[in-house]
Amino acid sequence: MEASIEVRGLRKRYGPALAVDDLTFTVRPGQVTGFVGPNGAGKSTTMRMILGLDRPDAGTALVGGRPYRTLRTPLCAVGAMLDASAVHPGRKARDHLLWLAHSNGLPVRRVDEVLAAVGLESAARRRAGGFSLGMRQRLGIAAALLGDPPVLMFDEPVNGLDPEGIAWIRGLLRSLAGEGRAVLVSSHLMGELEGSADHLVVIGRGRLIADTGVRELLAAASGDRVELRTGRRGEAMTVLSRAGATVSAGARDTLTVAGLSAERIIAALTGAGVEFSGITEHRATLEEAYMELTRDAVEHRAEAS
Ligand SMILES: Nc1ncnc2c1ncn2[C@@H]1O[C@H](COP(=O)(O)OP(=O)(O)OP(=O)(O)O)[C@@H](O)[C@H]1O
Repeated sequence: MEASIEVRGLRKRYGPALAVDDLTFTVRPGQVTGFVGPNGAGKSTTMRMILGLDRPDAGTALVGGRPYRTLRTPLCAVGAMLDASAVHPGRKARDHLLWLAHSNGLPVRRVDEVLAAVGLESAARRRAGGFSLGMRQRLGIAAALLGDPPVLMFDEPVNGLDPEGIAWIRGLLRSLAGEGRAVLVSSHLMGELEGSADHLVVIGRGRLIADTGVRELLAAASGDRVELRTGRRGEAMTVLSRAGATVSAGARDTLTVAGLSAERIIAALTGAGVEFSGITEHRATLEEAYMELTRDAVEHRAEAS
């Protein structure tokens, strides 16, 4: 089966509110696609429609080229963790997975494999009700992996986790994509996806704001800005402006230079005998890129209201 999710013109209304509004995007194999937007943007609603848990008012969502409801062995086509607390608290971890495996015709062997994959072997015979949030997330992920599916979806998997848990999930997402799977992971905090997402689908109020590669987004947000320090800021600004750069003064003795490469800045300042240090090419963080990306949408909303 093809490892992909295709969402086309998806729309969902709850009463007067449009939760998802004409949404179109594709989740490709071999990539972690971050699904980002503020609380209430429509991420969970979209994921529920992909899994056939909610019926769209318009549009289609296909998993591996087929609607979820037509999949013969859904757990082998797409694994999902939408809500880590959706496990009966009285049920032991291994029994929960055994029941899932049995009802989907999967071998017992898979249960022990996924318990090992998420590091829950030693807690396998403990009741889920006594699990920490991090352990519940791991159990939810184990259930998603049970059918060895080519497509995976996780709704806010790192929400509330400690740094160790976040690092573990990041590594897992990367390795799942590295195996060629299509991975969709939602978050309302862009920074959470730093280091794990290859691609981003950004939504706001149910509508698509951006569908972009992380590398392209960061390159665009970083611009060609270079930062440096000099005790002779006035002279440096004159020299660099003459060389065609746009220069702005930052805190203390720093300058931000746009429009000239680091090599040409070094040549210009050295040629003019202006001393400088700490020259670095500016790299935007994902959070900064996100702010820039959503600024237009926010301004547009402010104007409209
Ligand atoms: N079952 C429902 N009945 C009524 N309104 C709903 C229902 N589910 C979602 N909504 C509304 O649809 C909008 C989108 O909600 P959704 O949960 O999909 O957003 P989200 O991006 O996942 O947010 P969060 O990050 O808070 O989980 C919200 O305004 C929400 O109140």
